[in-house]
Amino acid sequence: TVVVPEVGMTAAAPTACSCPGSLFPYPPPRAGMAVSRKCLRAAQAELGAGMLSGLVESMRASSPTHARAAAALSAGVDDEHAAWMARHPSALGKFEEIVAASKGKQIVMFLDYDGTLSPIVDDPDAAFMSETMRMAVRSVAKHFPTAIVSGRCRDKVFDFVKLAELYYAGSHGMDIKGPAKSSKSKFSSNRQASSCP
Ligand SMILES: O=P(O)(O)OC[C@H]1O[C@H](O[C@H]2O[C@H](CO)[C@@H](O)[C@H](O)[C@H]2O)[C@H](O)[C@@H](O)[C@@H]1O
Repeated sequence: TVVVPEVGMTAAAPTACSCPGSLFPYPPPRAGMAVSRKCLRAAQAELGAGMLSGLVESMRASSPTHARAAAALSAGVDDEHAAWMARHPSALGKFEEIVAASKGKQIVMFLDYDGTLSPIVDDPDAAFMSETMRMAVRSVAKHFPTAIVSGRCRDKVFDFVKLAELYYAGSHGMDIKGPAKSSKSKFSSNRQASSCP
C-alpha cells in the first residue's frame, strides 16, 4: 500500500520527536539501522541470496494490489484501475531503487495489516497471514524497528501476527505497545499497559 512517486523518489529524513515518553526512541538506535550493502549482505547471509529474493518475489506475488492489478489487466475490463495502478506502482516493483535511495538513511518500518500482511477475506476473524509473510516480517524486524499500524484492536492484530519483537499500534494509533524487553528485538522499549475493550 506504499505509494511511490514515479519521479524524485526520496526517503523521508527523521525529524526530532517532541513527545515526551514516545515509544519510538529518538534518535533511533543506530546499529544496523542504515540501509547499506552491509545490511543487505547480513540479510543475505541470514536467509541466503536465493531465499531473500524468493521472499521479495513471494511478497510481490501475494500483494493484494499486485493480484488485483494482474486480474484487472488480464481481464482487460478495468482500464481506469489499471491506469491508477500505473500511476501508483507497488513499492515492491521499485525495490532496488528504494534500497539505493535509502542508503545511509535511518529506516523505521510501518506496516498495515489487513490487505497488506494478510489477504482481504470475507470473515475479518479469518484474515490470517501466511508463515512466509511472518518470516519476512520477523527478518525485517531484526534490522529495523518495525511497527504494525491497524484500525483493529491491538490484541487482535497481535493474535494474528504473533511476533513479540514488533511495535503494535491498534485502534488507529490510539493504543500503542512496544516490543517486550525479553523479546529478540534490539529495539525493545518499555511496554505500555493497555488492553482491548
Ligand atoms: O488498518 P487495517 O489493519 O488495514 O484494518 C482496517 C480494517 O481491517 C479489517 O477489515 C478489512 O479486512 C477484513 C478481513 O480481510 C475484511 O473482511 C473487511 O471487508 C475489510 O474492511 C477489520 O475487520 C477492521 O476492523 C479494520 O478497521
